[in-house]
Amino acid sequence: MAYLLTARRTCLRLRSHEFVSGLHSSASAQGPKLRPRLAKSLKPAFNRGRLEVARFDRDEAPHHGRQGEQEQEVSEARMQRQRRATLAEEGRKGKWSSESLEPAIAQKAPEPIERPVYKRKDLDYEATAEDEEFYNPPTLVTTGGSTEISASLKGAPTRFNTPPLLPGFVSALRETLGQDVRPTPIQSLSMKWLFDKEPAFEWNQFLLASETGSGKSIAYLLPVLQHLKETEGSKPPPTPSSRPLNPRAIILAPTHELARQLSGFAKSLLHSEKLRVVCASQANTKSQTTRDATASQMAAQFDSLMGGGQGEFAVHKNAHPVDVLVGTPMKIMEMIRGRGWDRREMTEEDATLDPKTLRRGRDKMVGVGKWRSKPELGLENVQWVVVDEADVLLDPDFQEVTRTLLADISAARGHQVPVDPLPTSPTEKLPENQDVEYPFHLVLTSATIPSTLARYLDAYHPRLIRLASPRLHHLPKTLQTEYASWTGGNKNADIEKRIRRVWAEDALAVASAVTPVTSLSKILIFCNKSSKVEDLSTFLAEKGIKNVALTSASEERKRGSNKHLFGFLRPLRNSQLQKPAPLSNVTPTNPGVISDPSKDPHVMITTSLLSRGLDFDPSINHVLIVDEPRNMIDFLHRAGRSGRAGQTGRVVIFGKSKGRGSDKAREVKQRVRALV
Ligand SMILES: Nc1ncnc2c1ncn2[C@@H]1O[C@H](COP(=O)(O)OP(=O)(O)OP(=O)(O)O)[C@@H](O)[C@H]1O
Repeated sequence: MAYLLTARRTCLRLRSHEFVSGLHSSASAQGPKLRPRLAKSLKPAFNRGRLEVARFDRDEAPHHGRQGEQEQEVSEARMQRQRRATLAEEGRKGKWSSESLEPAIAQKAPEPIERPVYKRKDLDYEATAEDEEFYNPPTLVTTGGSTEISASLKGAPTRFNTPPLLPGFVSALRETLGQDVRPTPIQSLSMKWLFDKEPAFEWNQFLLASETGSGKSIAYLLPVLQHLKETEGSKPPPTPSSRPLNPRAIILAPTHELARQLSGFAKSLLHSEKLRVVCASQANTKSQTTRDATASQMAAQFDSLMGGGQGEFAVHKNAHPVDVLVGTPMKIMEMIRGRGWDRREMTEEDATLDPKTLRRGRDKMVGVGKWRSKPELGLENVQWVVVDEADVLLDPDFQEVTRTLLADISAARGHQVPVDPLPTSPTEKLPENQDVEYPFHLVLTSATIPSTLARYLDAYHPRLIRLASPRLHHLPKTLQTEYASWTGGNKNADIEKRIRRVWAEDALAVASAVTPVTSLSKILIFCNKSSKVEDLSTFLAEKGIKNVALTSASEERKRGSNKHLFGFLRPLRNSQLQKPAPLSNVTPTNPGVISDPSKDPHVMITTSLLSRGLDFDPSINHVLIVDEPRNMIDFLHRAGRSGRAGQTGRVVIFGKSKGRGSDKAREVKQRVRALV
C-alpha cells in the first residue's frame, strides 16, 4: 500500500516534468521512410538468378510468438476499457486529478499488436556508400551467388511435426514452449533446408539471419540434435589414444553467459531423446596440479585477463565423449591447443602496455611468455559447427581466433584450410574465388548482417545457403520505441525518474486490477562505458533502487555459472537448471502484492557485453538506452533483449531534444524509425 501511494505521487509529479518527448509505437510510427542500410553486394548474384518471393497470408503465417495475437488484441482492448472505467471512477471519487488521469490512460495502454503480414521486399534499391551498414537479402532464401535463387516459405512446415522431427523433440518443444507451439519463419525455413535430405548429405554451409528473439537457437539446435541422434549408432568408438570429449557438434558463442544459456536450452530439448551436452564455460573445477610454479603464475595472469578463474572448466584426461560442446572460441581454442597457446616472447613494448587499452578478442588472448599446457580436446568426430552471433565472431577482433578454430577442426578431420589474414580496411577488396570448404556442416547465425560480413561471406563462402526471415534488420513487432529527453540536469536523476515512472505505471495497473501484475517490471539499462555503469549503479543504489551492474571486469562473471543473471534471464520452463531468485514479497497465496525493488534487484545495468543473444525474461519489458547507440547494429541487439518471442516490450532512447547535441538525437530517432 505504501508503495502504491508513492506510485500515485510519482504519477502526479510526472505530469509536471516533461521529459518524455514522444511516444512512437511500432504500429503508429510514421517517421520518414529511410531505407534500411543496404549492401550492393548481392545485386549481381540477384540479377543472374531466378526469384520467387515469399508472401503468405495471415492463416498460413507461422506462429510469431507464444500468445495468440488475436486473443491478445481482444484482451488489450478490454484491458484499456476497464482501465479507463476504473480510473474515471477513482477520479470521480476525488482520488485523482483529471490531469493525472490523462497520461496514466494514454501511456499505459499498449498499442495493439500488428499481425505479421509478410510483404515483398523492395528489390530495385539504390544504396549509397554511407548507407552500406546492413546487408539486405532480397528474399527469404538465397543459395549462394550462383545460378539459382529460389525462395520462400511455401512448402515450409508450419508446425513442429513428426516427421521431420523425432517424436521426442516434438514433445520437448511442446513441454518447453506450450502445446500450441508453431515454428517462427526462420524455424520453418530451417526445417525445410537443414534436415537431412536423401540420398546425399554433403557438407553444407548455412546462414540463419532473423531479427532478435525470433527463435534462431531452436532453428539450428533441432537439425543439429536430430542429426546427431539419428547417426548415434555410427559414432566411432573412442580409441585409447584419442583425446577426451571428442564432440560431434560444437556451438560457438561470443560470451560465457550466452554459452551457458544455450547449453541449458539444448539440454532442455533432450529429455526424451538423450544426448550429452557440455558447456565449456561451466565450472567443473579440476585443479591444475601438474603445473610448475611459473606456469601457475602465468595461468593466473591469463585467468585474470580472460575472465576465467576459480571453478573454471577443465578437461579430465579420461572424460567421456560428448555429443555437443558449447563455448566461446577462445575457451575452446584453449582446450584444443592448450592453455597459453597464443603466447609469444615478451617484447619491450609489451612491458609498457596498459591492459585496459587492449581490444576485446584476440588482443586480450595474446599473452606473453612461453607457458603452454598440453592440448586436450579431440576434434576428429566434429560434424557440425554453429557460429552463433556470427557477425561478432567473424568481425575483425574475433575472426582470426574463430577462423583458426574452424581450420583446426578441419585439419583434425584430414582437410587443411589456410587462414590467410584478411584486409584490415573494410574498403579493401577481398580476394576472389576463395571458396572455403570445411569437412563439417557450418551454420552461421545472426540478427544483423553488416555489409562487411556479407562481403566476406560472398568471397569465402559462395555456396552458403542464406535463410533470412522477412523482418531481418527490423525491431520485433511487439517492441515499442519511445524517446526521452534529458532535462539538462543530472542525467542519473532523469534515469531514476524514468525507472520510477515505469513502476508507477505497474502500480496503477495493480490498483485498477485490470492486469494480473504480481511484480514490478524489470529494467535493463545499456551504457557505452563500464565507468558509466558503475556510476549509475552507485547512484541508483543510494536512491534505494537495488541493481545489478555488470561489466566485462565484474567479479560475478568469473564464477563459471549464470547465477549473477538469475531473475533476469528467462528460466527454462521444464527444468530445474535455472531458478530465478524468489521475489521477497510475492507469494502464490498473495499474487496481488507487488515486489520491492529496494530488496530484490529489478534493474540491471550493463554495456553491450550482455546485448548479444541472451534470452532475457519477459519481465524485462523495458530497455533503457542511456548513451547514444554506437551504430544501428548495436542498437538492434540492445533493444532486442526485450519484446522477444512475441512478448510486449518497450525500448526508451534518451537524447537531447534541444540545443547542442540535439541534431545527433534527431538522427538517431530517424535511423531507429527506419528499423520499425
Ligand atoms: N516457435 C516458437 N514459439 C514460441 N516461442 C519460441 C519459439 N521458438 C523460440 N521461442 C522462444 O523465443 C525466445 C527467443 O529465442 P532465441 O533466443 O532463440 O532467439 P534468437 O533469434 O536467437 O534471438 P537473438 O538474436 O537475440 O539471439 C526463447 O525464449 C525461445 O524459447
